Amino acid sequence: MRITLVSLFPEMARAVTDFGVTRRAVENGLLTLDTVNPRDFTEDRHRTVDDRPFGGGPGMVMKVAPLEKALAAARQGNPGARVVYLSPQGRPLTQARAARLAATPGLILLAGRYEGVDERLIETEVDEQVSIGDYVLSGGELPALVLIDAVTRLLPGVLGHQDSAAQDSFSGELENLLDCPHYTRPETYRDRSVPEVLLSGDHERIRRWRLKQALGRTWRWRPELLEARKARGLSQEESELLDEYIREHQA
Ligand SMILES: CN1CCN(C(=O)c2nonc2N)CC1
Repeated sequence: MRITLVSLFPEMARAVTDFGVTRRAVENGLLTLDTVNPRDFTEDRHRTVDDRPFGGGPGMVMKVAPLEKALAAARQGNPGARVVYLSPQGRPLTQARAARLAATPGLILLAGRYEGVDERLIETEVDEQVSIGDYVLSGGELPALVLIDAVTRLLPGVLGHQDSAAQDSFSGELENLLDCPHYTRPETYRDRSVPEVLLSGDHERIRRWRLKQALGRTWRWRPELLEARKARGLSQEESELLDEYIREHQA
């Protein structure tokens, strides 16, 4: 998959290309991440990309012309790509949305700075807006990097069988549930032992325990996610495991 990051700070892409799972995806040719800097498409000697907002008020607004030219260059290198603008006005990034974006042939991620980009650029060039949460950041680069990470993990071949995305929170059997607890050696740490079931070697018992923990933790800490999952219907097993957890943890 080819992703093009349009940003005034293209070096920030190193957070994806130089570390971990996403670095391996790039090395294995599963992900290509290009960058385009709107400042390279300015025509004045100050390489101006922003200007004061019409109507007054604080801050600056990114000018249309450099962005339009940068996006044209991005499209040339990533034909047919979907243009996504990272913004608090966007629809929330969810696992389902990441999966849908992972299925597109390519993405062009527009990372704004200052107060944002001229609305006319959004109207004429942007296919969809995505938000990573209801808070205000200094720019769209970190949201873009979050999106790239979430999408890349879902590309075929990126995750080995041992850390399959299907066992992540919000995926597969644990779809839209919080993750179960994880443990590794030593078996006892400061008198706290690993749950016996995880040492049993009984994979069916372990699967049920993990599903029960995921359901129960979602009930405790993100009830709205559980309600959404219930609306899609819990299996008989899931209902029984959740009831068991609630009985064990009711105050
Ligand atoms: C102009 N710039 C303002 C700050 N910004 C965000 O706060 C943001 N983006 O995606 N989710 C978010 N939250 C990106 C765009």
